[in-house]
Parts: sequence; structure tokens; C-alpha cells
Amino acid sequence: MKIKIITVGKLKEKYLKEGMAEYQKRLSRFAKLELIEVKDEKTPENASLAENQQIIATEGKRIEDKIGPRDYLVILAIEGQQLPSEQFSKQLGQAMLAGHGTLTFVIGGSLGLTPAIKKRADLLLSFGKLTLPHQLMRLVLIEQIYRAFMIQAGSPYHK
Ligand SMILES: C[S@@+](CC[C@H](N)C(=O)[O-])C[C@H]1O[C@@H](n2cnc3c(N)ncnc32)[C@H](O)[C@@H]1O
Repeated sequence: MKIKIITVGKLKEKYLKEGMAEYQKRLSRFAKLELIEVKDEKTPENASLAENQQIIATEGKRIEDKIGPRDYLVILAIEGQQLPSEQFSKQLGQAMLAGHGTLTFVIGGSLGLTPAIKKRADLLLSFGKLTLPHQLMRLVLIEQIYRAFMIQAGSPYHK
């Protein structure tokens, strides 16, 4: 089983790097993890709507190039479906049973993602209506992926 997490830009904060390293280590007993950082575009201070759309289209193209045709695709978006952790775990389990060898997760950059890429999702997943910074979102997501595997393993980690 392979897990791919596709994100935009380099992770900067030390505390987030440390958190990611911890959960990478924990997840390694369940899956091979690949963290992919695509290049982000510079966002000018007073960018127009058209400029912003161009930025997310360019970043979106870089993301799409990293998605495999057989990947089970989970895209994170505020307006997506909100699931209890047990249900999230079950959906990932079902995707694996259906023969998807790779579970791919996508987090947008600071301006988000295009509607076109969101349409490709097998699961458009929301972590609630609050906007989380995209770099922090990585840590929240990897913890929930780890939790999903621990639920499948029947571990008391998830109470
Ligand atoms: C700073 S947010 C982008 C905000 C942008 N205005 C939007 O509405 O998408 C960057 C990325 O983090 C992820 N994200 C942030 N908050 C989220 C939430 N509550 N649920 C799911 N994904 C979230 C999404 O992938 C989003 O594209």
C-alpha cells in the first residue's frame, strides 16, 4: 500500500517538520509514504482575480501531473464532505479492497484549488468550515491517515 500526499510549496516551520517526521515514522508500519511538494507560484500583494486564477491553474497543473490514473484521489476542500474518523477509515479501507494500490491526498496552496481538479476527486474531504493554513493542514491530515489505519487495526489509539 502506498500513500501519496501532494502539497504546494516547501514546508517552512520547524515544528511542522518535526510533527510530519513523527507521523511519517508512525505510518511507516502500514504504508509506504511519499510526500510530494510541487512548486508554488508567487502571489503579488494586490493580485487581480484573473491573476489568482492563473496561479491556481498553474499550481493545479503541477499537482495533476503527480496523480496516477489508478490512484484513489482524496482532495481536501473546505466545502467537501465532513466525515467522522471511523467513516474516513472505512472509506480508505474500501478503496484498498477495491484494488487501489495508491491513496493520493491533495492539499491546495494558499489560494486553494481549481474547480476542475476538485471534480476529479473520489472523495472531496472537509475538515470543517474553518480555513486552516495549508502547511498546518499537512500535519492534521497525516494524523488522520494514521488514525484511520489504527482504527482498521482495532487499536485503542482511537477512543
Ligand atoms: C489556505 S487554504 C485555501 C483557502 C482558499 N480560500 C479556499 O477556499 O480553498 C489551502 C488549502 O488547505 C486545505 N484546507 C484548508 N482548510 C481546510 C478545511 N477546513 N477542510 C479541508 N481542507 C482545508 C485545502 O486543500 C485548501 O486548498
